Amino acid sequence: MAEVSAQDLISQLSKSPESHKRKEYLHWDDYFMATSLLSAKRSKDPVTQVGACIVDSQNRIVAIGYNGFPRNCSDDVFPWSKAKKGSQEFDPLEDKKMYVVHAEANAILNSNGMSLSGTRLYTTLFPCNECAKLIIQVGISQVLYLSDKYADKPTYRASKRMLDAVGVEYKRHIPQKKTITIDFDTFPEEDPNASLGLNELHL
Ligand SMILES: Nc1ccn([C@H]2C[C@H](O)[C@@H](COP(=O)(O)O)O2)c(=O)n1
Repeated sequence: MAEVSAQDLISQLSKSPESHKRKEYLHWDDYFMATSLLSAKRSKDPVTQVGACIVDSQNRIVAIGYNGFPRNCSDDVFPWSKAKKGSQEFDPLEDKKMYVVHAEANAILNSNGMSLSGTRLYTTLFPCNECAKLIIQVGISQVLYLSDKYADKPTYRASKRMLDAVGVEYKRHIPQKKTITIDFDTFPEEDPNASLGLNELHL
């Protein structure tokens, strides 16, 4: 068996993956957008699930939200459908847009009244005009979004008009990582001591 000098051992150890900074860590913008995407998973909207996350200048998440009905307005009672104009059974009161609180508005409301001045908002869908009003009023200074699928609609054009007028920056987030997998099975199910019965020992 070849002998390994102490010096060799030290240099080998210093080359092991555990001795270096991990390279696959999430960058801030991906991290916050992924947080918004995770939040969107809470939405009951069958068509579009939106998530939003507000972050302060020190990269601390100060609030998150997703689109849903106001508290205590039951998801099983209020409509998740869109009323079709022109159809015989058209009933504007049976349209989700009358009731849904948008993800961005929920995130702002979830901040519990703390100052949002100078914060960044990460949202999976570009904010509408109503949310743009709130964004401006609370002093959010930057909006990062993933999708702008309704860009041609007047409400989204009005939103950009307001954001442009007051200098709130907005930009599409281009993820550095294509996929982020969350697999609960990759984590140990239980405390390793449990299998040894050590948890039952009261020493
Ligand atoms: N920036 C946005 C835009 C829309 N939402 C919500 C409102 C609805 O629940 C849903 C859009 O439904 P669709 O018209 O695609 O059937 O997304 C939001 O939270 N934030």
